[in-house]
Amino acid sequence: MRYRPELDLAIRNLSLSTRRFEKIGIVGRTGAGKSSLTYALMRMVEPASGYIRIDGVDISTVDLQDLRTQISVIPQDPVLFEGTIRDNLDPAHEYSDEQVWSAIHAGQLSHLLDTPTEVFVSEDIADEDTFDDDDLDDDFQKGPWIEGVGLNKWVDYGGSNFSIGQRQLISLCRALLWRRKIVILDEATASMDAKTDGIMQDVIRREFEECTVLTIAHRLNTVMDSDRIIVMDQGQVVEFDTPQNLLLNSASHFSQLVRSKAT
Ligand SMILES: Nc1ncnc2c1ncn2[C@@H]1O[C@H](COP(=O)(O)OP(=O)(O)OP(=O)(O)O)[C@@H](O)[C@H]1O
Repeated sequence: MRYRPELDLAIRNLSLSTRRFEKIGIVGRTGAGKSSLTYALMRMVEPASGYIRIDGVDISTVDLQDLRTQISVIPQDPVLFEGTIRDNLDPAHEYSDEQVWSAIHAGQLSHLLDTPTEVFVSEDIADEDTFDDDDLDDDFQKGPWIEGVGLNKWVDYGGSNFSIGQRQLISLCRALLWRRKIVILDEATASMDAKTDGIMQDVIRREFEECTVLTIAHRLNTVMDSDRIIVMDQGQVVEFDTPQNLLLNSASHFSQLVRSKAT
């Protein structure tokens, strides 16, 4: 796989298959190709040659929309949109309030929704036909302020009223609600402290038991209890085995990574 015709391959000679519901950790130094692997899976970049299959079906033959509804990604820096928490978790309004709350509780997000965000709602602005730029100052003086809590907790543009760690939690809750068959965590807990990261790993293991989970992590503890670990180096998979087997071999790339993180 390459990003542009004139560039070198970002991933090469890759051949592996994962089992149903397997929990896979993906590690490797910066630029090794970990994220590129997930872009290929989402068909954000098409393979230069070869194929990727999900449940035996070559993904290049699958409608892009259908492909992406099989996969949830919890990215490193999730971007949220302006609206309520509910809108952010369930943009298509496909789920009941009960289901949304259940995902919020499973993702341990509820404590973030207790404190209200003050939201300005202007009656004139809400009615676009009568909205006039010149009225803006007046509107801001007149308009009522409402306080959003719970599902109505307000999310500012880009999610700027939440920290990156909190945005990752919201993104996790979204994935918990959607329950897609493949979940990709791309450094998803990187901005959380080690304790919260540990709690989140438990949530992920328990709640995504019936999903295939691919976890990209710099923090090796995050992937230590994966079923198997992919070690990438310069665009290639150099190791793919259980963490126990990789650690048994002190010369493995994985053991070297563990030693380099410990120093
Ligand atoms: N959008 C892009 N355009 C061109 N080259 C890219 C692009 N994204 C990544 N690359 C290149 O592809 C290679 C693999 O990058 P990738 O981001 O997949 O690595 P990574 O292991 O995820 O790194 P990191 O841990 O820093 O996120 C690198 O050489 C990188 O420079």
